[in-house]
Amino acid sequence: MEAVISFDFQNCFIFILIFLLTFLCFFFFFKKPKDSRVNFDLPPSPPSLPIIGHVHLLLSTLTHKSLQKLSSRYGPLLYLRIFNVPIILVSSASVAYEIFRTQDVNISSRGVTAVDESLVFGSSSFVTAPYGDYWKFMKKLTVMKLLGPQAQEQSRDIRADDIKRFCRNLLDKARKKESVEIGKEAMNLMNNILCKMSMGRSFSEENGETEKLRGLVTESIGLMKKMFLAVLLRRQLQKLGISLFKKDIMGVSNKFDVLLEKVLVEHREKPEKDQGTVMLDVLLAAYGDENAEYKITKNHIKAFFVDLFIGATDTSVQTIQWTMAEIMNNTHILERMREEIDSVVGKSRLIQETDLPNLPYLHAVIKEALRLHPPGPLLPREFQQGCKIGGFYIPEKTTLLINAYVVMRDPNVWEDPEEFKPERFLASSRSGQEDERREQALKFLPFGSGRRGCPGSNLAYMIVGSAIGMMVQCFDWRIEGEKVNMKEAVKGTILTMAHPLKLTPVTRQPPLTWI
Ligand code: HEM
Repeated sequence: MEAVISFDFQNCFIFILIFLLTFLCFFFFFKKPKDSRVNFDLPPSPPSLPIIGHVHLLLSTLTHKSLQKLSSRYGPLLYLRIFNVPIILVSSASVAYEIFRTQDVNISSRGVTAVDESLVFGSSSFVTAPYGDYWKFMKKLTVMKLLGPQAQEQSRDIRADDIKRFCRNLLDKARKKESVEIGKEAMNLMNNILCKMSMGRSFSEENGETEKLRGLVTESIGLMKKMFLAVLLRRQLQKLGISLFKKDIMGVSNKFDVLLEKVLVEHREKPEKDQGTVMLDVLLAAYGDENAEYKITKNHIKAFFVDLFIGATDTSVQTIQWTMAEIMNNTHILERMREEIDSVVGKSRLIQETDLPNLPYLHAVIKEALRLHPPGPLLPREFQQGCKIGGFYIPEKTTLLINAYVVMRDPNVWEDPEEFKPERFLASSRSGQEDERREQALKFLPFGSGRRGCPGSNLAYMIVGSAIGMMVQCFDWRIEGEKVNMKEAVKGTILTMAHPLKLTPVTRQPPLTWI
């Protein structure tokens, strides 16, 4: 008898538990968001799967392409849902234009973070900081000092030295008739430049520091999709005490912390004469300034370096790789670039950053590569307040996803959008019309747009411009096969080449005796 009672009690307990769990799941995941009950028209929503909604689309390998298919079928402004979490998907230049023009402040936050205490896009990060006092302070510091004109001038020699080193390395490969993986070479270049510009040092190859840093950046980028999902579901899961992917995220964050703590200690031990010019000095001065508008912490400094390495390296590396790939597939473009460089720079010295303003065609080629292959194809933001877009109502706290990849191939604003035509950027800059330039900026989104747009675009153009300029000026290039395979892949959230670009450099005549 006792056994029967205890059996019934067990069943009853399990039943109550299942009931409670079902109720909680319904409440947190399937209940419609509050605002959708208001009598406003939400944007159209394409068919979705029961319970999970459109989550399968976001988890697909080439998310920007899956979303492109969806928008070409159902329209440029869509209402998607991940369980019951709403997302607004924007896929045309005109809707993106309307949003950036009318809602810039309203969309100047990226939503909650995946894990607050993480150095990787946690609450100390500049990239994920909400639009508020900390972000405003860091933005000012970034634009005026860290990446400002004076800082760029002071760090010019660092970049020139590393471009020369890159060139010598290619010369060595050319002599040995060896091929190079462009992405790997560009990654070394970017890592060296960023380490020296930000910390005044390079990491040592011998004790494996460089490898460790590279590995951490790759690991973080690999985590981006998981982090995006964790961010989307955070408000719901938090109520259940669940923090999605916390272990993975904190694992990388802790490794960054160890590496950066060592950098801070070693920097403090440097003689005073070697301090004062790099980004770390500027950040330490702000940290020690009692009267600063915002009091930053050591964690803010570490998180800023993590932002910098994740935000600046792979994006620039992929731009170098895609640009070279397009040049290899369009030999007439290579010839025109060479003519321009040879006439402006000549054949007796290496191209320099100061030549770049006189090389508009080189600039146009890089812009065209960024248009067709934006390293960050999807731009995530969050609507802070409810608003109206395209006649539809957007509820507050809705995630915004702008498919920059599709906006930059929108046939309504780009002529022959699928073709690689750098000239399109020459025509518009020559017209010099301020309005046209502004409109151009709003449909050309590789660096995002508005106040949360990329503050590193000028630096990126300088590094990518010098690297591509040097490769075109100094070498002929051989590819395996007829054409470069332009198939896409996505690493984390970064758009990359499915088949990494491998080329063999051949020294151009006359020999580069001046390197
Ligand atoms: C070709 C290279 C690069 C590309 C394609 C790129 C692209 C982007 C994009 C798409 C965003 C988001 C913009 C938005 O939401 O509107 C961004 C943000 C950012 N980028 Fe870049 N970036 C590049 C290079 C750099 C460099 C060299 C740096 C710094 C040295 C940098 C630092 C940042 C920072 C700090 C943010 C966050 C800004 C904020 O949230 O206010 N990026 N970048």
